[in-house]
Amino acid sequence: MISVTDLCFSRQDGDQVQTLFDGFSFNIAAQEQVALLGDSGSGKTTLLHLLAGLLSPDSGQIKIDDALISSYDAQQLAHFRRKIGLIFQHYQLLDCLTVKQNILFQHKLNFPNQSPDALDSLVEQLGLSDKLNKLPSQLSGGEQQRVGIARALLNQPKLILADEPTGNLDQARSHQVVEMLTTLCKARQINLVMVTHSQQLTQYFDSVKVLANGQFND
Ligand SMILES: Nc1ncnc2c1ncn2[C@@H]1O[C@H](COP(=O)(O)OP(=O)(O)OP(=O)(O)O)[C@@H](O)[C@H]1O
Repeated sequence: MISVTDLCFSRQDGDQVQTLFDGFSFNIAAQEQVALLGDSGSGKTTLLHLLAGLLSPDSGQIKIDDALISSYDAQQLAHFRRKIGLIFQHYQLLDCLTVKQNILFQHKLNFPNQSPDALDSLVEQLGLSDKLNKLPSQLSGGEQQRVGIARALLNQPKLILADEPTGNLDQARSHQVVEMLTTLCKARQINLVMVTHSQQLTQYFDSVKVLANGQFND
């Protein structure tokens, strides 16, 4: 569940101050899957970064489940981020590591004493079983993004934030990746917020929110 109240956020743009959000409030229900649309520059990525605790609001409250992250300090935010999954357009895989090592990397950092029970079934569901020993550069774009999804899901997050994860993929691969992502999140009861520019991909989501002038136009 995401609850945002009176969010205000501005950033310095040269000599000027650019106000992106000025009293923005919304709720996203537990397990809801939301497609986030909006014109270029409307603030979609900024909003994801605020929800991920990568940026701090000037004022207002951001609550993710029971965590009031807008009041967290840097250490609390670092701890909080272990509980969410982030997926990016540029897959952000480490090229010197194999697919398996990439999937396990964050899990090892977050949970050094736990073995990742879900690994085998997850890679099978994502069609990656025969790719585990390859390097990311040996995979197609769609396969690389599935590695990013496996990496995000392995930590069993309550929330996944995905920023245009299909931006580099053709239409067929985009549909395949988003269908997999939404199906896996639904089965695991994970809140999903995904930025996309594609109206067609919104069919896989429970709701669509369009960001314009610092508010949702829905
Ligand atoms: N690091 C930064 N420093 C200063 N301004 C920034 C920074 N990042 C983004 N902006 C500005 O903030 C505004 C919102 O950017 P943001 O990336 O959130 O938009 P977006 O809706 O995700 O756009 P797109 O669809 O093009 O990715 C834009 O005007 C952008 O120029």
